Amino acid sequence: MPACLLSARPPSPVITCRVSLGAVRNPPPPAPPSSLPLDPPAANLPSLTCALQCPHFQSCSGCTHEFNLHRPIIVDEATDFFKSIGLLDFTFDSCRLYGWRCRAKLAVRGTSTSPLIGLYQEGTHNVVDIPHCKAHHPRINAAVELLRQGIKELNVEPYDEDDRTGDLRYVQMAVTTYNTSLPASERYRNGKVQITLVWNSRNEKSPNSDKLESLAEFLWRNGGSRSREHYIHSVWANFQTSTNNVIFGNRWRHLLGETDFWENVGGIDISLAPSSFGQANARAFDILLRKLQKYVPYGASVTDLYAGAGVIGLSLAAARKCRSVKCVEINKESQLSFEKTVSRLPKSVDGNISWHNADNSIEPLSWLVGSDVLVVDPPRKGLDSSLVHALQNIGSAERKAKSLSESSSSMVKEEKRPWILRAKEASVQIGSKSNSENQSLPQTLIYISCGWESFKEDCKSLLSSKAWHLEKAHGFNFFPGTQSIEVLAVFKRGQGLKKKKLAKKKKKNAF
Ligand SMILES: C[S@@+](CC[C@H](N)C(=O)[O-])C[C@H]1O[C@@H](n2cnc3c(N)ncnc32)[C@H](O)[C@@H]1O
Repeated sequence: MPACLLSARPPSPVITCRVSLGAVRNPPPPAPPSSLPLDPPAANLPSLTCALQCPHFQSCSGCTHEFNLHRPIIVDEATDFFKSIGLLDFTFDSCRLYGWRCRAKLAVRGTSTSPLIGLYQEGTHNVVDIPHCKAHHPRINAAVELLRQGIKELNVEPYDEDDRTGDLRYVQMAVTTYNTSLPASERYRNGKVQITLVWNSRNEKSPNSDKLESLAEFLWRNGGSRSREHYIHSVWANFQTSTNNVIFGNRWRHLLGETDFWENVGGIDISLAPSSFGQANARAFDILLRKLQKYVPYGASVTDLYAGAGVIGLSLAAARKCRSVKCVEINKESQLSFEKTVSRLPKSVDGNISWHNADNSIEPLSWLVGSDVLVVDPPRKGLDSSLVHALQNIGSAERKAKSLSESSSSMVKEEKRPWILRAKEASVQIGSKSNSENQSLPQTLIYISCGWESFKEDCKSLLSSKAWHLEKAHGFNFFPGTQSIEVLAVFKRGQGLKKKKLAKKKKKNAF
């Protein structure tokens, strides 16, 4: 994953501003906060009560907007865009406004006596400390302070990008808010943090690995299961020596604490290893999933592209009793999380479920054969152009596939059919194999987007092909303090009744 993810804003002039934490030497380990900042009541939110009021706003690149957190300005633009293409009922759900970020990747720079743990300043590689970040779940802030203390006490050297020296390059903090031994109302604020230390060495046998072990033990001693306040879930290491901007290397090691990290979203328990993609705003994602489920008919066959650990597909398998769910993901590290999540699905889920480690931009149609519903959740840059092209031409592809199967039946060699070749790629199959003789292609496309600009382009491309029309669109406040929203858009095949009626009317008026 590119390091530029650590900076949320486009480049702009450098303002040097580093928040210093004061020069207190070895104070006692910080106690985690016991309460979250309160969100204002959801109804009638006046803009000032929805102000960020964060001391890091000027210097940190994470948030771009201080006011009206409950309704980013981009919602107006989105409403206008959807109106312009004939959709008048775009809705927007606001969720938790503070302490919403349950996943953060932070750079570690500075020196062992004065470490900086935070995000890059806009357009630079200067790291800004953000100890009082309002977006972070408070336990992320507490874990960052504990880490800072460990770095100082154990003389851990933060990474130096110019010299490529030092021990600790980045840290990933992920919070699980799912602890069934607590009443539901207390679970969120009592979340526990899975810490991944991105260590500047090839593996655990490198000369600086003693320090890694000591740092992990320090974190566990002060925040683990035997400490006064247990708020660290586990400590992991990732080994990275590359000179490029990629945050993680390929080698992951569990060091201390629990190995399994569970969360509950979309009605199912999901397992997330530190190496697999996880949504930053877990509660907002839950709201989105519950809305999404309503657009999938019971018993449908679903393909989930850009699937990560298959969270969307598996939540549909459980909620809509899907006949089959096929998940496709390029990151092989997500497979284990997928398998663990499957192990906790309710017994009533008995469809064919599979997860494939593949690049879905190569022969994308081959993944769609036999599915009623296609779900796509691409990275911020949007859909791969080969997939857009395939979706634009889905009608003719379907006709071709049907005529091919009618004319050939047993004559066609299996190997020539791409979906049969595909089944041989690295994959996990639960239940019996799906019926590869079903030649139909999806009638419904559900697009989940975290990149508004790329979504608009993809949406226009799909509509201009006349292969799809837009039926519904919803926005979600996934990233309060920024101008990003998550969009859930439901497309159906063909031009739609409204467009057809309009075309007929125009034709009639022409005579
Ligand atoms: C926004 S995440 C969504 C993950 C998942 N749907 C979830 O909500 O947990 C996008 C995912 O697409 C994957 N990805 C990116 N390009 C891909 C490609 N060409 N083929 C398959 N997966 C891809 C990334 O590795 C990442 O896991």
